[in-house]
Amino acid sequence: MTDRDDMKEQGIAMAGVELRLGTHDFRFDCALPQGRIIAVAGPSGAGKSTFLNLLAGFEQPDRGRVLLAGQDVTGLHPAERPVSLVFQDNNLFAHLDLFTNIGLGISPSLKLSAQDRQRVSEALARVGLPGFEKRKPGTLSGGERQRAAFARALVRDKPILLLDEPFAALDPGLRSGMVELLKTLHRETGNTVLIVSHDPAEVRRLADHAVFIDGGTIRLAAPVETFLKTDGIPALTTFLQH
Ligand SMILES: Nc1ncnc2c1ncn2[C@@H]1O[C@H](COP(=O)(O)OP(=O)(O)OP(=O)(O)O)[C@@H](O)[C@H]1O
Repeated sequence: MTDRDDMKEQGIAMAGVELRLGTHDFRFDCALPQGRIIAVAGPSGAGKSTFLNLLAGFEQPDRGRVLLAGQDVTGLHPAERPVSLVFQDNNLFAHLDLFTNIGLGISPSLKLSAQDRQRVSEALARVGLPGFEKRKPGTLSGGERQRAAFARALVRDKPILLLDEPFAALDPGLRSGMVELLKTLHRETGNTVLIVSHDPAEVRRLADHAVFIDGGTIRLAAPVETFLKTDGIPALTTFLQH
């Protein structure tokens, strides 16, 4: 088995994926390693969220296959995929308290054991929201809501974590705390993390690998040291100078 086959077996892969949305065409081919933190960068409108939506199952390709953690997930519903996600809009249910919102990440029917209930409280504490179980999303700041969404992803405990700029709304202190938390959790779980970032410093601090998307396709997928030194892709040079 080649390395590439191994990546397809275990990590995140797209084979001949094509999608048209309105007038935009997307084509993705990649084989990304398992168990790493992979940054996804690229200019605004490049297709980063679309790439994540194809992995999460919110978009279905017109052609091609999506493979996650050794499984062909093409055509599977988002809930059937081995992923948890934190997107820009954190998708918390406004009428439910945080305990319930996060508990739904473990069991959609809220059948929670005593151990599950403890995991919810621990996840809240880990993201810096201890004792927030009874709070409703509307009573939280934007950054607190985003951290609650992160707690919900933590309790799902899936092999792949997809993060679409999860820390964008946080102030710099909290943001760097969350970056450290993400690194710690990654060390503990060994899961594969894909994180959209607009910040080259964050990519440098956080990621092992990086993917650069421009014009609806992947221009580069490489170990982060190579990514940070790559010349000859003007949009990437612009990104790295920020
Ligand atoms: N459902 C849709 N119908 C038509 N066009 C769409 C649709 N979804 C996305 N697009 C377009 O596809 C392009 C890529 O969008 P996408 O959200 O993937 O970019 P992005 O790289 O995540 O951008 P940003 O960094 O600004 O969030 C954009 O021009 C967007 O307007």
